[in-house]
Amino acid sequence: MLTLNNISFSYQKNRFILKNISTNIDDTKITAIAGRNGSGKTTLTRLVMGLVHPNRGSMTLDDVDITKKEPYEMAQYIGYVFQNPDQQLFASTVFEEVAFAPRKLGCNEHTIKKRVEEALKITNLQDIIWEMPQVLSLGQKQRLSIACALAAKPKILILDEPTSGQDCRERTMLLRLMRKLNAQGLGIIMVTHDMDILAEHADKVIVINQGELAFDGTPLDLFSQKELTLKLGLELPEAVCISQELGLDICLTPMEIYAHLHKRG
Ligand SMILES: Nc1ncnc2c1ncn2[C@@H]1O[C@H](COP(=O)(O)OP(=O)(O)OP(=O)(O)O)[C@@H](O)[C@H]1O
Repeated sequence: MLTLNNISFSYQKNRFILKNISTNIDDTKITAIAGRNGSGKTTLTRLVMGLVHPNRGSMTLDDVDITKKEPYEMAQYIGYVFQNPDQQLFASTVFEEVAFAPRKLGCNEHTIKKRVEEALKITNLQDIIWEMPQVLSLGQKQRLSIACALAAKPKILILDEPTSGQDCRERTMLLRLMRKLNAQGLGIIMVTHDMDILAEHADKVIVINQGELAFDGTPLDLFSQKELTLKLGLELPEAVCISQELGLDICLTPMEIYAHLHKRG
């Protein structure tokens, strides 16, 4: 369990970007962080990664205090995949890119090779092990960034806008990968503006509004409160709108709509 206790943070003196955030994030589930542009979502994930430290409050992961931990210490607990993968790819081959974290963690060559092969297999990149990361497609780069994070064997993976800019095929592949990793026990935290993805895949949603925790619950709880959803700058997912138009109970996915209609006959 990742626990945030009353976290406040400012980049500049007296301008708090995050204010008194308290929440529990189950590291076996998929948690989405949503909110308007500039509300503080990425900053929250940067705090969890140790890239910045809170001015007030504390954070624990499985009861270990991680409030002051540095990024290199956090890498073995939490993997981070940037919105723009070019920000984190710099090696000359895919192999070397994925080997970076286990090498930094002091693994021997046999373990490094094993971890690289495992991470590339699950992300379906095993056939391009000797390619240059810079020449890959956006979707491949995104999956390579995930492979890099996985090679450090984290408990939780943070994905910042994982599907932005991707075509339909890559998007589907990435979401399937996310579900597969979660089913294998990896906790997922995703920052997303895509309410359809959030509705379909998240177990829990945290909404940040002007640096404050404005909602903490399930997607169904959130989207059942239409006024609140819109007030927080979020759109209603397609499936929610369609189910309302059809006079059904709120559905979060097209499959749920289909099941309700089938039941109704
Ligand atoms: N390095 C920084 N120095 C100063 N202010 C920053 C820095 N990074 C972000 N901010 C400010 O902090 C606030 C929150 O930014 P953050 O990137 O966390 O928001 P966000 O919710 O992730 O936004 P988006 O959805 O646009 O990615 C914004 O006002 C932003 O300008």
